[in-house]
Amino acid sequence: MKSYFAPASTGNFSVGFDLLGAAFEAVDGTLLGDELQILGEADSMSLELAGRYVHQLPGDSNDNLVLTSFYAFEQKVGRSLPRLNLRLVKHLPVGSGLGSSACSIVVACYAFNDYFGKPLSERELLELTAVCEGGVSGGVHYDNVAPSLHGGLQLMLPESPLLYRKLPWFSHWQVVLSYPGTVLSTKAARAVLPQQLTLKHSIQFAGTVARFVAALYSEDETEAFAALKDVVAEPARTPLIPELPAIRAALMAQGIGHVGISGAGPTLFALCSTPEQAAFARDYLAAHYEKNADAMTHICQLATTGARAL
Ligand SMILES: Nc1ncnc2c1ncn2[C@@H]1O[C@H](COP(=O)(O)OP(=O)(O)OP(=O)(O)O)[C@@H](O)[C@H]1O
Ligand SMILES: N[C@@H](CCO)C(=O)O
Repeated sequence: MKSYFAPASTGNFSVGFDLLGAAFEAVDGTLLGDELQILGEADSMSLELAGRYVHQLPGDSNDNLVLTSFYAFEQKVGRSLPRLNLRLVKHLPVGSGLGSSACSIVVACYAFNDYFGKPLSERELLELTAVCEGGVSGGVHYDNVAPSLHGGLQLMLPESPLLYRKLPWFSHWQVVLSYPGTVLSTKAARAVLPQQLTLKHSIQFAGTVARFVAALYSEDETEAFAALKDVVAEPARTPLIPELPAIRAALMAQGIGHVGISGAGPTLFALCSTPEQAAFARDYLAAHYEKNADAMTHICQLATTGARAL
């Protein structure tokens, strides 16, 4: 048996709609990501399901992204591949803003590529995961698949042959991720977005993302926090997450640098400079944002490694 893992990710990172994304791991060792096991070869494909969030997956395994990713992988490779017995351990909630669909797609495509002797280049693998993700989320975007595949904080470069670049990160930063236990589909959260930005908004968007990236390279933490504003998605999505303004006010009153929507939501993230702030944010979010038994809140650090064999 071979086992593979890919980490959770926060798309947008507030300031970079569809252009920035970061992979995270829980500091207490809880597995925040999906695991795929290749149990062996068989006459036809089969998929067993397990894990905390297995009940949120489609009832029919044929609709599972792991299997659709297999057929997309086979098509991209361009030859018929042996069928596999697979087991997905679903540690990430679906429709959560934690890059759950991207995570399953990434762990699956990474695993197939590794198992079959790397027929796809790194670039082809990333492109395949983005196309698979675009099929479920209502638009091709790389800001979950790139960090889940490669780890770190990633800036997408759609106009460049590089496709993405890993950005610097403050090593003392911790991020508290809080999932309330309710589902918000990425498709639905993309449907409310403005179809056009005014000139003023376009300049603001370019200005804030450039300011954030420049601050990271300049190691200027104050500037980095000041730049973290979402002028594209948050205004349209706040009605879907009405708790955000009050939670942000409460956490920022404690000196916490930023609170934003993780990906398309409903998960929120709090960016903290000290372990004390992170502990406060965790306790506050667990008490004020968790809504049911599916909810979870974790203190996280940047996951510097992405998809991998376990
Ligand atoms: N293995 C899988 N993991 C997650 N979603 C899956 C999987 N297989 C099928 N799906 C379906 O894909 C869709 C994923 O929805 P969506 O993209 O909104 O979730 P998400 O990835 O958690 O969101 P986000 O990108 O905001 O984190 C759902 O309809 C879900 O049923
Ligand atoms: N950039 C995507 C991320 C989805 O997790 C969005 O905000 O729709």
